[in-house]
Amino acid sequence: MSETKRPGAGAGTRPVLLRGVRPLGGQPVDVLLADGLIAGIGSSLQTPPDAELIDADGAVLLPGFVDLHTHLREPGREDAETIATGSAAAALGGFTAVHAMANTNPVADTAEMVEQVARLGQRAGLVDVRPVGAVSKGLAGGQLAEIGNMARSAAAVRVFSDDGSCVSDARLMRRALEYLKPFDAVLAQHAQDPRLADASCCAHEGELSGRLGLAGWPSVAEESIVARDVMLAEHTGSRLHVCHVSSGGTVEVLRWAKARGVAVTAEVTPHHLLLTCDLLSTYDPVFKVNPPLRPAEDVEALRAGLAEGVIDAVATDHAPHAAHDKDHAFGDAAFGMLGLQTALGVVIETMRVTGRLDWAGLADRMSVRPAQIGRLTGHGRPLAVGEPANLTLVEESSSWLVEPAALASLSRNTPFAGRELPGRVLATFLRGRATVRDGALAEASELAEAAEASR
Ligand SMILES: NC(=O)N[C@@H](CC(=O)O)C(=O)O
Ligand SMILES: [Zn+2]
Ligand SMILES: [Zn+2]
Repeated sequence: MSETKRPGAGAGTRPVLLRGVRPLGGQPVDVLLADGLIAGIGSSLQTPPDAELIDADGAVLLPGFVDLHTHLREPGREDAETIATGSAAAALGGFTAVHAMANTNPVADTAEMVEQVARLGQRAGLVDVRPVGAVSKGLAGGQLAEIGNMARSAAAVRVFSDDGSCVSDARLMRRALEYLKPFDAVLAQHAQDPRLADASCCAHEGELSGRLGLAGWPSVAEESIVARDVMLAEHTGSRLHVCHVSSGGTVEVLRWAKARGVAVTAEVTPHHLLLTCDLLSTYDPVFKVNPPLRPAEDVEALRAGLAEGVIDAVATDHAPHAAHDKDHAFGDAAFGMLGLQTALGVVIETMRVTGRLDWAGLADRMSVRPAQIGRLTGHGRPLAVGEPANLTLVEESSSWLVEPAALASLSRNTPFAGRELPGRVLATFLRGRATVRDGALAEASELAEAAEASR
């Protein structure tokens, strides 16, 4: 079920000739996709007679994005999202692979559960859905989940996380790191010391949280867990990944740990790169998220950390919530925001337009490094002949208006509603097959046919 075990995938789909694309924003060339692979790159390619021609007119060709952190809500909360609707949002956002977080109901803490998620992902056929396995049974933080069984299962889990909860017990954290090491897996930590920031804490702790009367979530609740965890990762020699870094202090700890040679990686969300805690003065629950939005100094440190590479990746933490969970007074609303369809636009706005990353840098943080962290061999590959055609095509010069009702997600909780975002995803290709074309999902019938052909 891992994408590497599907040699026939992509075969049987019609070849595609992308005319005049700019790989990583470079000079325009033609790119031929056939049999699931990049079959040719050049200026006067032989076009197979049955090839579909896409006039790309200078659009930027990038490796398909890989999300390390997606909540697809199935099973259990299909009122908020399903694997199919979340996959559609992902493809429209330029993603070709997502990691589905384990905090579903039931929790993804057994081999059977992760295999079911992978199967549903394959059935949707829009992106490679890689299940994340829970670290602890039921995310309860008490006993280890079936880490070995999930890693050895057909789903070949390589990312384990109790996301939504922190693995706060140091002894359990150490055991988990030791246990997943032989599988070359990584522990993705939701860093929140529950003694310093409990479930009622919903606003960055500072002058503003006091004034608004919202319970404070101090940065040190994140920083102290990351500091502890990098020492445990060093001690065990295991891989640690830090989810949704929100504070400048965490960036400092990561820089120090990486300089020491600790096997630690980290992600930042688009919303933490763009939004600040000042938005909470509206009391609009759409801005309630875990960890909370922070002041402008932190946003600046996160952008700098991502540009420097101390933060390795952008991950969406796409967290759909139905209106009946989200539309409450701020203190009572669910934590989380949508992210898949807006991620690219926000990253362009915060990192490209500001000159902090070029297209190769953006591809590195949104595709190459996340694929490496998740040990996904078929994604985040160079744009070269013979590589899997997992690609996205972006029109750099156009922008689009974020309208919640127009998003593919079943939920509407985007904090970017009414914003104009730069960069439009024109097309996304999964093993050479268009999942998105002309900025819209490819026809369902066509997708089913192609999925059938590639089985
Ligand atoms: N980020 C959030 O605010 N919410 C996430 C859980 C999480 O990522 O911690 C969710 O599952 O809704
Ligand atoms: Zn989390
Ligand atoms: Zn999450």
